[in-house]
Amino acid sequence: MTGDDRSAAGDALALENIAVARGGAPIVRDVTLHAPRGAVTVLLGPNGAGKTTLLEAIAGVLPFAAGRAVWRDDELAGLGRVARARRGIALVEQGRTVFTDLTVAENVRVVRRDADALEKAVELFPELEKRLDVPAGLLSGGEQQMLVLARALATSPSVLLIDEMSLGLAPVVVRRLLPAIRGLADGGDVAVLLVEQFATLALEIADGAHVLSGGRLTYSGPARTLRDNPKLLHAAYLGETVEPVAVPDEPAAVEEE
Ligand SMILES: Nc1ncnc2c1ncn2[C@@H]1O[C@H](COP(=O)(O)OP(=O)(O)OP(=O)(O)O)[C@@H](O)[C@H]1O
Repeated sequence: MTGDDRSAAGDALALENIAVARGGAPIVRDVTLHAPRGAVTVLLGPNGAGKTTLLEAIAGVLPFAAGRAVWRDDELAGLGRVARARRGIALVEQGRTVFTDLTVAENVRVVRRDADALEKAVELFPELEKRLDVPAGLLSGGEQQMLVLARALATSPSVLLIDEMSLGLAPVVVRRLLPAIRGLADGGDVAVLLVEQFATLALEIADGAHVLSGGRLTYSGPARTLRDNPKLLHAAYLGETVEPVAVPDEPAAVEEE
């Protein structure tokens, strides 16, 4: 089943013509996108484009100014932040927010007491296993981000909104984290909407991609198209509306008789 089919079946977070304002100023305009369950949908764009603003509105931190957002049978506008969290909509906010004085295990247990929450965390990131009794403040930046993701996972999310988890991390660490996100989506239960500054790395693991520039979507389509055509990605970042058609990098070779 393609992402589009899943969306049509209602198995996607669906945003239709969403607008979001901050302090009365319009920041996000007319955003229509579907983030299917079992897929990674990446949201790219330059600084200040409105990516965080959009994720915060989906999570209920900010209200929608216009449009519809639907997850399963629920119109999100009618639900507060807590009600959305209860329905499995989880926001992993920018910046690593672990309880530095608590151990790794305690950080997970604060979210969920059952043993399998810790098991799942270690399954996702085996490197945490040796660190379970270490205060989280002593972990490296990359390990802290693993813990942040493990904690989000412990809430059994159905929609995972991840905002720039790679902030301040080296690309080599991001290369370790992104496949774990892919693995989560492959489990089939979670719709992942990922905001990421390492566009090229994110496009490697994403199914669908959207570029937000100046608060509007300038590209919506397969991640592969942007991965294969950096010029399209660049144009979309600069605010040019780009169609999701595959453009070959090289002209097709003409067969000689
Ligand atoms: N608390 C706030 N109050 C008013 N305006 C804000 C606030 N936070 C952000 N903005 C403005 O909203 C716009 C969009 O910001 P947002 O953080 O959503 O963009 P972004 O695409 O996530 O950028 P970045 O990649 O830098 O995090 C920017 O012009 C920013 O200055």
